[in-house]
This record gives sequence, C-alpha cells and structure tokens, in this order.
Amino acid sequence: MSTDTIRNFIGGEYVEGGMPFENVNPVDGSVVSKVLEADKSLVEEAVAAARRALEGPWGLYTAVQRAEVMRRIAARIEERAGDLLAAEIADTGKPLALARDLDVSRASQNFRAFADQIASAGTESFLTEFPDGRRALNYALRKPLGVVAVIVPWNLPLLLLTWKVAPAIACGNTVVVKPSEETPSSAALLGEIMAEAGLPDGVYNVVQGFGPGSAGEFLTTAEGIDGITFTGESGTGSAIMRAAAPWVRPVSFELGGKNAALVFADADLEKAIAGLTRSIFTNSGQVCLCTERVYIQRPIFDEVVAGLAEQAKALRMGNPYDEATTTGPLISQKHRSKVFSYFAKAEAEGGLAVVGGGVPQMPAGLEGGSWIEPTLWTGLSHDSTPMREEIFGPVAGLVPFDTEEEAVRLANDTPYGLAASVWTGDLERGHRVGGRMRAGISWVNTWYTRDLRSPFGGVGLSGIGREGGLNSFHFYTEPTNVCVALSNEEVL
Ligand SMILES: NC(=O)C1=CN([C@@H]2O[C@H](COP(=O)(O)OP(=O)(O)OC[C@H]3O[C@@H](n4cnc5c(N)ncnc54)[C@H](O)[C@@H]3O)[C@@H](O)[C@H]2O)C=CC1
Ligand SMILES: O=C(O)/C=C/C=C(\O)C(=O)O
Repeated sequence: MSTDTIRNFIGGEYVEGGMPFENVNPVDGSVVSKVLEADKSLVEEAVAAARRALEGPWGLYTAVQRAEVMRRIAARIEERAGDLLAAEIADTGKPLALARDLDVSRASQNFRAFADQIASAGTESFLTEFPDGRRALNYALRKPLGVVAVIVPWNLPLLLLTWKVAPAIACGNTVVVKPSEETPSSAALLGEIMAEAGLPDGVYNVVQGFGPGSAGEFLTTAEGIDGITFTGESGTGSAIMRAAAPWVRPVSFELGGKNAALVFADADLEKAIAGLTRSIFTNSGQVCLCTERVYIQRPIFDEVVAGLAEQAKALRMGNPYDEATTTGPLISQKHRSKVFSYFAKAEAEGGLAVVGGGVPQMPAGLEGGSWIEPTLWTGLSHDSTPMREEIFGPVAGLVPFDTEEEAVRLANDTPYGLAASVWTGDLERGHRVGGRMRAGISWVNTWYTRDLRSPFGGVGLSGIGREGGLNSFHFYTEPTNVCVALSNEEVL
C-alpha cells in the first residue's frame, strides 16, 4: 500500500478516485499523506462489493472456517505490527509504548477472542411442553445481519475498528468501514493484511472521508446497509440515528462520557493515585473511559490532590518514539482549541489549576503540534461547565465529598453513563457502590481492566446496546426462531 496517497479499499483492492485531503501529524503539524475522500458512488461501490461477498464465497464459509481466517488475520497483524505502529503513530502522535501495548496488541486480540467464541458458539433452544402431552422444540438460528457499516473515531483507531469488525465477520457479515478523517492509515493498511490472511475480497471494505455530506453520511444512508455500529460523540450518534430511521436499521452506539471516580478515605492511596493518574491521562485523556470528575472524601482530599499533581508533573510530552515520552499531543489543532476553551471556562467558574492550565513550550521541531498541558482543577463546583460537559483531554476536576450517599448522587448526576471507578479498602462498599453506578462499566480498585467477553457500552447519552462476547453476537446476527411440533396434533 502506498503511504503517500491513501486510497479507498473496495472489493479487495485499493481503487483510484476521490478528492484528496491532507492527513496531518499532530506531533509537529506536518502532512503525513494525501487521502482520497470517497464520494457517493464510491461508497455505493463499496456496499455493492460487500453484498457480492456476502452472497458469494463468504456466505458459504462455516463458522469454523471463519474462525480459521480470523486467526490468520490475528497472526498477520502481529507479523506486520511494525507497519501498523508506524501508521497509528503518524496519525495520532501517541507514544510508541501505548500504541504497541494497547492499540496494536488489542487488534490481534480482538480477532482471536471472537474467533474462539464463534468456533464454540451455540444458540438457545427450548423444549415447549403442554399439560395434555403435546410438545414442540423451539430453537433459534442465528444468521448474519448482512452488510454492516462500521464508523469509528480517531482516539483508538485500530483498536475500535477491530473491536467491531472482528465480531461482525465472525458472525458471517461483510463490512464497510469509515475510519475518522483524522486517522485513515491503519484501516487502509488492514485491507492489505486481510487480503494476505486470505479473507475473501469484498468482506472488508474501507471508505475514507468525513461525516456530514461525505463518506460517513453516504454510508449510513446507502441502500443495502443492514446495520450500523458507531463509536464517537453523542451528537454524532444522534445524527446517525436520524439518518438510519427511515429504514429502521439496527444500531449499536458507544458514545461520549463524563466519567466519575470516587475515592474513599479507606482506599489504598498509593494504588488509587496511580490508578487515577492512568484513568485521567492515558492517551492524553482521549479515551471515552477516561475520568474527568474525581470525587474525593474530605479527610484525604489534600493528600490525593497533592499526589495527583505530583504524578501529573512527572508526565513527559515529546517525540512518540522517545522512550521517556508518556504523553502525546491532542489529535488536532481543532480539538486542542476545544479542550483549551474549557481552561478559560474553568477559570471563569472558580477553578484553580493545581497543575497545568496552558499550552506547553515544546522543543524545536515540535512547536507545530497540538500539545496541551495535563491539567487538574480544584475549586470547581459539581455544577460548573467543565464538570458537566465531555472535554476529551488530559484534564479532571477534583471535588470533595463527605458521605457515601453524596458521592453516589454526584457520580450519577450526569446525562452520560459510560464508566465509573470506585477506590476503597472496604470490599463490601466496593460491591455496594460499584453496583449503584448508573454506568455501563463500573470498576472497583482498577480502571480499564478489560475482558472481551463482558458487556461493553453505556447508558443515557453514552450509547445504545452493548458489545463484547455474546452481546456482540446478538447485535451482529438476526435470529430466526424455528418451532417444530414433536407430537402428531398441531401445537397451538
Ligand atoms: N469515543 C468517544 O467518546 C469519542 C468522543 N469524541 C468527542 O467528539 C468530539 C468531536 O470529534 P469528532 O472526531 O468530530 O467525533 P465524531 O463522533 O463526530 O466522529 C467519529 C466518526 O464519525 C464520523 N461522522 C461524523 N459525523 C457523521 C455523520 N453525520 N454521519 C456519519 N458519520 C459521521 C466521523 O467522520 C468519524 O469517523 C471530540 O472533540 C471529542 O470530544 C471524539 C472521538 C471519540
Ligand atoms: O477497550 C475497548 O474496547 C474500548 C475502549 C475505548 C473506547 O470505546 C473509546 O474511547 O471510544
């Protein structure tokens, strides 16, 4: 694959056509590549290629054969990890260790996990019995949804894409993927990897471009799309839902968050501070699961604030390939302006930046990047704008609380409901409070510990449905329930 010009990947090959736009490296503002934006006809071509593959060779593969291809894809991802890392780092600027240990490593894990699951998946069945002795057998046949549109954001491009593509193809679907305009490279490269692993042409297609009035909207409204899976901002989820409404297309959405952490006075503070530091600053705060609100029990408030500030000061921004670098830039200048606008709002609403609060002075060569300082505020009220709106940067507000009841109320007082974390030395409290979080994912004394078999998603503005394990299989398949009479008389 040429890395100078990124083409759309349709029917097993990179195709010409589309207006070029620039892919910018957020580390220094340089242009990484030219990307060809898919117009309506290219998107329709991709959907048609996906349909042909579904009705052609891919539709004939057994579950075990699909699992075998998926294991080859996982192995090929590992063999080509260097190329995927280079693509991911050039697009996002994230540190090498993070891209290696999280993004690329999870890409192969996603394929292996769903290969294992599909190879052993069963379906539900019920023996239906009546008092007069008549009996019937009900069993569900799970069939692929069909052609699935996969729309993903820029923060964990390859991880999130494969998290959806792997279960979709495990279930026998074909996909048309629309990566973010900010991060086109790894999705494009994956096309080559899929072909090398022997995935039939047309099962995996990629259309490049933007959202409204571009490839994203053309895809959600294309004839022949049977379902849409999306990760990104809540407002975008709502726009996609409206676009899908005329066809009543099934949707699975994992959207924004305003995640809370609750730190109780009985917590192991060293572990809590280390965990909170990860939860606030991983990927420069650009993970939907990151914590932006930290509620700390009053007796330990000053100690936790001091500990977090010390950890934040120790973070090192810089070249992603430098081993000392812990923290990359934000994805773009546009996103930096958005995050930076909250610095002014925080100040205006009584916030004090105990660390950060500005744009760092970067060394020669990196001044053109979209850098921002890791920032922690005290003094903000629970109702202030920076404590209510998703910022999606390396920032958090630190607020004291007195009682468990108050902490639960504050954490749950948000229209979002994606993730929460509870830090306590009292396991009974951990179970109790963890279970009371109005969130799809509630961690106790840990953060971002993932089991790919468990339900993943959010409530409220944070999404619709769950993916992960059987939840993914349920979204990516349609059941046909077959009911067979087991007695001579008709079963009523
Ligand atoms: N996982 C999360 O919760 C994420 C949240 N965000 C938040 O969203 C804000 C906006 O960032 P964006 O990159 O613009 O996120 P976005 O949610 O608008 O974009 C995500 C994907 O959706 C596509 N898209 C946008 N509008 C669409 C439409 N009408 N129809 C079909 N596809 C569409 C985009 O091209 C991209 O591939 C960020 O500042 C951040 O706060 C961004 C990325 C991930
Ligand atoms: O680990 C995962 O499967 C996903 C993590 C993060 C997101 O979904 C996100 O940042 O949007």
